[in-house]
Amino acid sequence: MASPPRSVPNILITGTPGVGKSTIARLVADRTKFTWREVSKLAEEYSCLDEYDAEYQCPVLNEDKLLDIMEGLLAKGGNVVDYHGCEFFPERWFDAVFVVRTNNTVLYDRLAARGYTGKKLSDNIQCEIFETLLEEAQASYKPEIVMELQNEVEDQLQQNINTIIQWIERWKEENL
Ligand SMILES: Nc1ncnc2c1ncn2[C@@H]1O[C@H](COP(=O)(O)OP(=O)(O)O)[C@@H](O)[C@H]1O
Repeated sequence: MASPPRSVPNILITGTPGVGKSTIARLVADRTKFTWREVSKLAEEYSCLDEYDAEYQCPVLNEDKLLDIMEGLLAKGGNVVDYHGCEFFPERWFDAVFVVRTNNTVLYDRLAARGYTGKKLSDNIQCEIFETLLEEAQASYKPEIVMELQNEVEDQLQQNINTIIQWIERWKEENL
């Protein structure tokens, strides 16, 4: 197998909105000194949002522009990327893909607390029930780098952070 083009890994944390991606990514970044890249924030910061999608009540992402910007940001490794999608990123960018999962009841409460209602709320719950992001990750990356993290309660949050940090340490031992 060809050795990776970086001396520290890039990690993708994906999953349905509300499962805890940002919470996990922020805490992992704090403990590892990796850079937390919130893709939704990058899209805003670098003006990669086009016209508004009325049905989904959100702006449409200019993927090509965003990918061009992220290519440079991710080149040297050491990034924790957080986004509710994963198929449009080049496979070579990531050394591990963590798919965060949350049961429907807990997810419903989190999204309702965020102000989601109607179609937006039910579509996101369905997305989790149908394992859409898990399937997307499994279809887009090698199976051995795609890992699921269950994330409903505080204990699991700490466990998930430890799992990712241990994975990073192992990667460094195996690749340096
Ligand atoms: N393991 C957990 N236990 C309890 N609450 C959590 C846990 N993980 C995340 N949360 C809470 O769930 C909500 C959604 O988390 P967030 O990280 O914003 O999700 P996402 O980035 O996937 O949209 C936040 O209020 C966060 O504090």
